[in-house]
Amino acid sequence: MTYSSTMVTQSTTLPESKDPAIPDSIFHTLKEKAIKARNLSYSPYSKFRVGCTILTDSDEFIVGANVENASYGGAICAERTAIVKAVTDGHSVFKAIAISTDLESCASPCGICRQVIREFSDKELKMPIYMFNADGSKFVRMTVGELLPLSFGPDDLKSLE
Ligand SMILES: O=c1ccn([C@H]2C[C@H](O)[C@@H](CO)O2)c(=O)[nH]1
Ligand SMILES: [Zn+2]
Repeated sequence: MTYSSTMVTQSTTLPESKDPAIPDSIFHTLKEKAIKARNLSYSPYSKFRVGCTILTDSDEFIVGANVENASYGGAICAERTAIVKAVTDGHSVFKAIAISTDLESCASPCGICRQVIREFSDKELKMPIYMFNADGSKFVRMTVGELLPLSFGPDDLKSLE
């Protein structure tokens, strides 16, 4: 089998199943809001729509989508759009993040987003990231620590103090 670059191969894809680690209703909302948020994408250049939902530590849902620019390097991913919205609304610890693209397979966050997600994760880096395909029939679940091993974080800056 040939894998496309956007397919995640290191983790189990669980078709049509829920995550026992979080309540069904929360899982469902994370998924549905990430799928719906793709409609908010401004992606005339890549035509690659991404939606994201963040579950904050106070159980609020905040959504985002990718926002591109004629100067291509100015593109902001869905994950960072949602994170910036959440943080500037006063939420800086997250419980879970979900993303969804138009692909049949599950795509994973880019390197920059992994680092930014890591900043607002729990100290143990156990926060789950759910990667849904287009219709939500498949997802991959990985923790921040799994997606970004040996990461650099806020505590590393403290070692010089
Ligand atoms: O995890 C990802 C990967 C890509 N993109 C966006 C950036 C750009 O707008 C488009 C193509 O890379 O998809 C995201 O929003 N999230
Ligand atoms: Zn990104």
